[in-house]
Amino acid sequence: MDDARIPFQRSLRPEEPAESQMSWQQLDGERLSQDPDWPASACWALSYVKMHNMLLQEARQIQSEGQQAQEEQHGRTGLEAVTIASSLKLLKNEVFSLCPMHFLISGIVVSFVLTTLSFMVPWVQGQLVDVAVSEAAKYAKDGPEAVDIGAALFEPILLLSVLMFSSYLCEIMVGILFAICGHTTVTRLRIKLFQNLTEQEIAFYDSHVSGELSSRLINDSQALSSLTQFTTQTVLGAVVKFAGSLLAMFATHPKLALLATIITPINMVLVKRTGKTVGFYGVVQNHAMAKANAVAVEVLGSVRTVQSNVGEQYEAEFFMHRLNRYLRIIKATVYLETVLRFTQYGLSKVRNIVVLAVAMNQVITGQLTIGSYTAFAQYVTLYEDGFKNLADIWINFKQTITSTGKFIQLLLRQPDFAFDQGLQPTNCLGRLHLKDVSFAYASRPDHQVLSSINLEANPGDVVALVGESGAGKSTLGRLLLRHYDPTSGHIFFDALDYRSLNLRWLRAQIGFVEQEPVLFDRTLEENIAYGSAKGAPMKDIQEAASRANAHNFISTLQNGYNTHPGERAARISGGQKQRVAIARAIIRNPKLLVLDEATSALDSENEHIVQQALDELMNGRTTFVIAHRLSTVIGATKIMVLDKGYVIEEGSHSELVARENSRYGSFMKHQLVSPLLS
Ligand SMILES: Nc1ncnc2c1ncn2[C@@H]1O[C@H](COP(=O)(O)OP(=O)(O)OP(=O)(O)O)[C@@H](O)[C@H]1O
Repeated sequence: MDDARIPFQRSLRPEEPAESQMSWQQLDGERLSQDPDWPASACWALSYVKMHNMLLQEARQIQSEGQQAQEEQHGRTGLEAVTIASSLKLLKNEVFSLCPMHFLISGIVVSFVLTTLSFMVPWVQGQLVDVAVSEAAKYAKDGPEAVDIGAALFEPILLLSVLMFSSYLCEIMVGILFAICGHTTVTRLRIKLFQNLTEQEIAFYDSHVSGELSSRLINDSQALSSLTQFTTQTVLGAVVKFAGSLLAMFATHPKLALLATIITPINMVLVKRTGKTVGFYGVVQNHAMAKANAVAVEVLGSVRTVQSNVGEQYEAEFFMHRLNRYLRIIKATVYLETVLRFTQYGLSKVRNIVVLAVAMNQVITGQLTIGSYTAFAQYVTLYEDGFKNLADIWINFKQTITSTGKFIQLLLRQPDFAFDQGLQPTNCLGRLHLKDVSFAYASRPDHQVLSSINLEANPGDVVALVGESGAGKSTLGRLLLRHYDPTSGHIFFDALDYRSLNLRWLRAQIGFVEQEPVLFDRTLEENIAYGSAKGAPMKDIQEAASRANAHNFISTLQNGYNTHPGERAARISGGQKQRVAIARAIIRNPKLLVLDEATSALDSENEHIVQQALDELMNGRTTFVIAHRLSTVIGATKIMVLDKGYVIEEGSHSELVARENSRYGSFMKHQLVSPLLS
């Protein structure tokens, strides 16, 4: 459903307390009945049918959108829509290859033993009943002296006890072994997906929200865990139980066996249909959870903005709306599964009565012993158990495979840029050459952001890029970091084409300092060492911090280098954050520096301190500065003025100001009024 259909969007007024706006009752019930998708009908069945149709439609839409997006954006091979066949292949190649094999094999062996034991128990019980019946007849005829009850019962009871105790132990072991299998597999799957997500090209993140991806990572994979755990644990036992008990029933009494299995085809049709429908529900369910998670992650990550704009109640309702969709789908699934269970339960009760009546007739006419009937009745229970397990596995399998399609696609997605291929030159000078570089973002292919950019820069050169907002300055910086490839033209690094170089190697040669640098909520020591691929000793970290003018302020913090700066470095100032980011760039000793408006957000005192740190960093390297303050570009070797993606002027500061009517000159005049160009 479209967000535009939120019935209560912005309905809250800040002065009204939250309690007067929504209660748990509303959250859970009233809101649903007010929702046009869940009419307040007296007949829940009608509401359910409406809901069912809506969910099927939505599931198909989500699936076709996913498929279309894949085909359009990537044209990748091997990423066709997830079918049962491709999913089975995935299960085989990915999921089961991640299973701890020794636990899996032990589990299979123990569950085989368990199944064998479960067949022996009814047989021994039947024997015991027949012994008891025959001893009872002797007792009635010849009196107590003719019967040694203890001797007659000892052997079968001992055997039964051993069998029962062994199956009890096996059951416990099977549970533990398969639980370990399931949890280990899902943990490995999550790690694999996480790694795969971190390696996707930046363009992928232009069209995916991080909250949605984290939901796929955590919630969708949970379903695969229960699938591996549940399926491996029960599938073997269920097949053996189902087939074995069928054989045993027919061997004991073919006519009764036929009667007992007469409802099986109806049950099979019911299970098949339910499995398919629950699968579609699962698609919408995971999608709804991902959307709800996206709201939670975004809002909690921007809670300062939310509170500054008095948006708490609105966000709570927005989240409630998204989560309620999830709840409704769960309810629809529960309704459907309940209908299935009731139908199956009812049919089996009728069948049991008919079988009992016919069996008693056979006992009376001497065609069946009571012992054989006891065994037969237990085989019917085993058969039912086996069928129920197989049905549950099928429904679970269909639901998981259909609903985790997105997870599977993400897991198998190959990034556009391979990380581990390409050249890794041993010597790197840092010479940069851009030849006729043009670029448009994939999401807006008709909007040319950069056009025919040419540039040559050598170590020690500082190239400054100036231009109005939206001119394409940051985009050029992103091309230098190889977040995107030019749509035409080439970038050469030490005369080697960017595309031919190993991506990890290339990025290790580049230091990047952003306007709003991101620090992780790990210690400052770890944040600085983050720039060094192999980790760095404390001595180097402190030296980098000193050169970045960060050591003094870090030393005054209570925990020094062990200080956690908080999420988004909220516990330190903007200038301090910049200096830690510069230290992080210094420690990697980059050959090429990309500075994106690194000082523009700072006051003049902080700017001075950070600029000193930057001068230290730029020394002897090829530097590319995206600048808004002209003070930072005056000393540049070359200044390029960008306008709508074209370089309209280039030269040194003195050359450009000397030109008549130059755009740079007008920027300079403008800056007398405002310190910022854009
Ligand atoms: N990820 C993206 N997807 C699509 N278009 C984008 C993307 N990022 C930027 N753009 C567009 O590309 C153009 C250039 O943006 P860019 O951020 O490079 O400009 P800029 O010169 O750095 O601007 P500013 O000085 O305001 O940061 C703008 O029209 C912008 O809307």
